[in-house]
Amino acid sequence: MNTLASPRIAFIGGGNMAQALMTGLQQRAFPMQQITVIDPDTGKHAQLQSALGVRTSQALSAEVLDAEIIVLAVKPQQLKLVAESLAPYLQSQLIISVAAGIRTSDLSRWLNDYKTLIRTMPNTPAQIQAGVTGVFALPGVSEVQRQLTDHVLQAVGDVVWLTEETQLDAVTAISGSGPAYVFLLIEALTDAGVALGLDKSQALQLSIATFKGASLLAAASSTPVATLREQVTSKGGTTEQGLLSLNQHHIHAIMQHAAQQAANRAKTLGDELGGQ
Ligand SMILES: NC(=O)C1=CN([C@@H]2O[C@H](COP(=O)(O)OP(=O)(O)OC[C@H]3O[C@@H](n4cnc5c(N)ncnc54)[C@H](OP(=O)(O)O)[C@@H]3O)[C@@H](O)[C@H]2O)C=CC1
Ligand SMILES: O=C(O)[C@@H]1CCC=N1
Repeated sequence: MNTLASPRIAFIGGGNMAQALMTGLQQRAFPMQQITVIDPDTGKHAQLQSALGVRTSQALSAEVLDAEIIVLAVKPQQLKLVAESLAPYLQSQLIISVAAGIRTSDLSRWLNDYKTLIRTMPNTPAQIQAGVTGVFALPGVSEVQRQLTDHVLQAVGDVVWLTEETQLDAVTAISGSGPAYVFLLIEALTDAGVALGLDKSQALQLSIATFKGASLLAAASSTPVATLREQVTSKGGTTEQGLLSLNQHHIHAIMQHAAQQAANRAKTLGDELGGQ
């Protein structure tokens, strides 16, 4: 089997983000029997096996960790313990962490100074191949391993390689957490539609279609986003009034503050958990 096309992957942690990545890979016809999920919660195993066609294991072992890639997909608070139990099994596997905040220097130390390490920040739209992942690699990662990572992550969306690890906290605040901001805005626009007399289902359909259409247009068009906004805003029309209200309520400051708070939390997670 071609290793670049279908590496063996071990996911440690089979929760939301791991499932989003695996669902995205499944949709791209990735050979799912190449994937093993290690998660102590055996209640999840049957569903992971039947829905995704992956193998499952309750615990780490040399057999399940005999893989080209090991993805660390546990919560940041669980990572130190997991990394320390993983360290004795490491030979040449590429470690990819998706954990928010945790720096490669700390993770590497917990892994007994292992340097074949990539830190990423994906997002859940990966499950429909519409994800975006920020990636930072340590110098110890080979060119072939970088290509392998790029290949796997490209299968579930866009990939942005970073030269500074600190940029990952910003990526976390923008695109890692970002889908939740967008879902909240969809909920808010839907509620506004209901307040104006629409059925909930109609308001939801209109809101989702609007976010989808505007995002697709912004992605497909070479026209600047600000110009696309102006093209909706007829002089003396309706949009002008809606935008006026959003600006009077400081929409830019609201988004900036939200992203800053998320980035601060990523840094705090790194400081507090990394110091262990
Ligand atoms: N959700 C998201 O949108 C994103 C999440 N991330 C990152 O992904 C990571 C996982 O987040 P998320 O998927 O949301 O969290 P979840 O809690 O959904 O998933 C974590 C999984 O790991 C399991 N787990 C706990 N301890 C161990 C262990 N010792 N060995 C193996 N598995 C274990 C948990 O089981 P149990 O529930 O029983 O504890 C759970 O199934 C985090 O570090 C987060 O920062 C990154 C980008 C986006
Ligand atoms: O909320 C979190 O901490 C994770 C990281 C980015 C998205 N979810």
